[in-house]
Amino acid sequence: MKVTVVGAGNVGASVAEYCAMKELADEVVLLDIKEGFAEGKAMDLNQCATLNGFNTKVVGTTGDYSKTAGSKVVVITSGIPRKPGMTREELIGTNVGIVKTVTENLIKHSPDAILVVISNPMDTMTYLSAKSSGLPKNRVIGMGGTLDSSRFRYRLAEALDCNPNDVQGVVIGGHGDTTMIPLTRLATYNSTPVSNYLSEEKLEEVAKATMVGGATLTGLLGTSAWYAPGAAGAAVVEAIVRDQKKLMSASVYLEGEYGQEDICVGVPVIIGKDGWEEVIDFKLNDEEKAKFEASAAAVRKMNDALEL
Ligand SMILES: NC(=O)C1=CN([C@@H]2O[C@H](COP(=O)(O)OP(=O)(O)OC[C@H]3O[C@@H](n4cnc5c(N)ncnc54)[C@H](O)[C@@H]3O)[C@@H](O)[C@H]2O)C=CC1
Ligand SMILES: O=C([O-])CC(=O)C(=O)O
Repeated sequence: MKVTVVGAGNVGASVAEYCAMKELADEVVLLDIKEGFAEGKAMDLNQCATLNGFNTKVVGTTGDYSKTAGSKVVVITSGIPRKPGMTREELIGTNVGIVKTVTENLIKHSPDAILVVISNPMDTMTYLSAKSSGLPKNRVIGMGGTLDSSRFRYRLAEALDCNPNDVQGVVIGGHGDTTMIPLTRLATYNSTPVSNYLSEEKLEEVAKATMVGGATLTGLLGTSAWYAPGAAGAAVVEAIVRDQKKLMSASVYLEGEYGQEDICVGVPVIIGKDGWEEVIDFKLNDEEKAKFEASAAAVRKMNDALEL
């Protein structure tokens, strides 16, 4: 079984590394446009096999899509990342052309693949991939909420001074600094509401830190993050290839769910071998519903920039 990752940069190489480490496929193909770059990353990763004890072969290619043929999952990370002070939305001008072309090339060679879109602005790029691939809606998944939820759990664990794995929390809405919605009311620590332990002010602080999680890292690193984005991308791949039926937050094409139509935006879904299988209704309260509506409106405005 083959998994392809397009873009062998920071995020793509990290997705490929986690996929190999977890042996999620027999073969991981890394494709980039920069001459020799994907080949180099693949060789470097293959030289980790005996050190890290995996038997997944990584293949690098400069733009040869025939090597991606027959992939079960393809992950799109190609495109420019933001620099400090920028928003993800500012990347649209460059990334729209890249994501559209890459999607079309991938589908030609892997018509049965499930697409996982990571390039930013992610919700709009997912919508673009869904439209330009013509794939059934369940086979296009935008990865943002899985990362945002892991950052939310990290921030909650930091505030609670506990093991992050004992904390549950989900972020829905757009994958943007102002559009994310950390669902504080529903977050739990070992099955008890986090509000039992943290004040309203502290929870507000946690939510704010979660929303600007990507911007904070971009400020520190000079480019955007890759370890957690790569791990989150690989977690989505794992849910598919291992048919985990896992509840994850992901940007998917909505047809009435959460009151939205003809848009890709982050909602809780079950992910398994067929892609996203079902949207789960979290029964938002009025305040959360209003936030979700505003978030979707902002994503929709960005989608208006697409020429479809
Ligand atoms: N959805 C999410 O949660 C996250 C999204 N991102 C986004 O992922 C994207 C990639 O970020 P990084 O890996 O840090 O950037 P990067 O610059 O390290 O890597 C991007 C790679 O894409 C390649 N590329 C450009 N055009 C291509 C094409 N037409 N075909 C194949 N490859 C092409 C470049 O040569 C480069 O190697 C950015 O748009 C970034 O904003 C990053 C982190 C999290
Ligand atoms: O912050 C960025 O631009 C990259 C990204 O989407 C993230 O790390 O959440």
